[in-house]
Amino acid sequence: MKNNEYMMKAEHLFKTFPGGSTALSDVSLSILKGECKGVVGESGSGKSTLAKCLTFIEKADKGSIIVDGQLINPRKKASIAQARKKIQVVFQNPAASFNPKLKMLTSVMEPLDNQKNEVWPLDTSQKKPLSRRDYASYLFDLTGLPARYLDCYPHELSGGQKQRAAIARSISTKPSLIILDEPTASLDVSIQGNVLNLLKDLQETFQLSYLFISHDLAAVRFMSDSIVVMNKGRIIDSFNSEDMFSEDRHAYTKELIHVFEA
Ligand SMILES: Nc1ncnc2c1ncn2[C@@H]1O[C@H](COP(=O)(O)OP(=O)(O)OP(=O)(O)O)[C@@H](O)[C@H]1O
Repeated sequence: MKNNEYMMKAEHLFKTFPGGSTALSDVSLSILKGECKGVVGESGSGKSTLAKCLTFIEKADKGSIIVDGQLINPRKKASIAQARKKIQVVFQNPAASFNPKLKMLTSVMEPLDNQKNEVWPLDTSQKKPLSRRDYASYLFDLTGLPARYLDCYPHELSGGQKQRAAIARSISTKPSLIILDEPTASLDVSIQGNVLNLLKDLQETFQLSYLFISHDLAAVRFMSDSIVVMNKGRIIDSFNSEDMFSEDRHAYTKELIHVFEA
């Protein structure tokens, strides 16, 4: 489900790393509420840098980012904190996203514990707040994980289960936008589809917006309403998913498709 309101609007982003590597060059991109925007491009094209700038992990050298109607000032901690409440990130490697010394319960609840809010279920079906543990069980249930894994350490879960737990953690704060940076790349091919289906279900249930970054053009097409193609730090093509194979595509996009299909 999507409407015509912007969840995020980034304009004219530039980012050059010390040492001269230009990762983003005049990148503008918008994500509608409830939309999944796909980002494709070969290695080094700037996809992860874009994700980091949109989540304020990296600061863009120039450009503006509007989150849910509010212009974010990257120099003000309060402004960034306000944006971060609405945005979560799921990274490629679920093993690296959990502290090996912490049980899953602690890790999954970490973003919420930092916010110190009462815990209400995402679907507001309950009349009173849940206990911390019940909320974590509820999040695990939403992502298809048995609650007993809350008492496990990350190494006791498979890669796919860890990525489900990372997704559970990402929705814990009731974000409006989730940045998915290659969320299935490190997973067995046999379970990639399950995780994509889970993401689609959650998007529909909670009207989430996604920025979905992937090398996997089939996954991007499956997930996304619209797609941008990056090359050398620039967006060089932008289209609705159903037009991926249209003759109008940029030569570089056609080449990416050709390489992917080979
Ligand atoms: N911290 C950094 N310091 C210096 N250069 C960096 C840094 N992070 C990224 N770069 C450079 O910026 C460019 C874009 O990198 P980025 O990781 O955003 O690409 P990517 O499209 O996400 O690649 P991949 O698909 O391999 O993850 C590359 O030239 C990279 O070497």
